[in-house]
Amino acid sequence: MSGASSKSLGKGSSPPGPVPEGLIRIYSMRFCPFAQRVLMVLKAKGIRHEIININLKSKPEWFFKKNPAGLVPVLEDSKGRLISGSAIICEYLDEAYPGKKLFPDDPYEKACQKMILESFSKVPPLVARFIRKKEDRPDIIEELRKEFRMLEEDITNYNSDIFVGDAVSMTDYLMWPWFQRLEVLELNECVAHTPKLKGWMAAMKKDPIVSSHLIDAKTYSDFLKLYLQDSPEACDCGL
Ligand SMILES: N[C@@H](CCC(=O)N[C@@H](CSCC(=O)c1ccc([N+](=O)[O-])cc1)C(=O)NCC(=O)O)C(=O)O
Repeated sequence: MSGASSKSLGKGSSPPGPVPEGLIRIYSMRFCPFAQRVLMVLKAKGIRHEIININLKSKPEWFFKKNPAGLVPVLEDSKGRLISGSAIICEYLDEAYPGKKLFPDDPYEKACQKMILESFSKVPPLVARFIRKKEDRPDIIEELRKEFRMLEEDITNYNSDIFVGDAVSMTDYLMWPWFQRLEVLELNECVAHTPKLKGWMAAMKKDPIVSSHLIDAKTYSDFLKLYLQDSPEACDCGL
């Protein structure tokens, strides 16, 4: 039942039991970029966890008790405490667990990383619109180019070390899942005029955690097709 590649639980499934002591549980979906953020942070920090995949096109009734909004990812701990929202979960994990710190300790540097994330925040909805609205694609591509130009400018202005430092940090992990999908969605062209972002993407691909979260282009495009048709088969695509 648990594991990154396990079949999803859907409507009519029995709710999972309590989370065993010393473990945390992530409610996830194999193709979800928000959940991928959390899984990369867990791996980077070496935190023991189990994964329960949720069928987002046929959600289990009990899942709404974990998150009334019905969205993944959700974190649950052995005390039954729940956290939703991928960036909130990632920051919690960074603060609550020892080991490598992914956000900088220095408050100003942390603020700079968060300003970059704020600047990035328009990208996920644009990518979602690109996937959904075939007819508006040229306009969306132009908007994405514009967002990437602004993001590149912010990275330069905030003099952030995320793109030139030797260690991958929180901001890198939080942004990566959408940049990873650019290739599969044939949107790579959008970073052609933003050399810092382009270089960063190439550097990120060499990170062992990033490269352990590969997306097979064919499986992902099969998933998207089924997801857009609201098919209950979408989330288990390729299993
Ligand atoms: N702030 C939240 C957002 C979480 C979120 O939205 N999760 C999606 C799962 S990701 C969905 C996904 O992989 C996808 C695939 C295709 C398309 N598209 O075609 O446009 C869009 C998204 C979801 O649960 N969704 C469940 C639901 O919406 O009921 C956070 O930071 O955690």
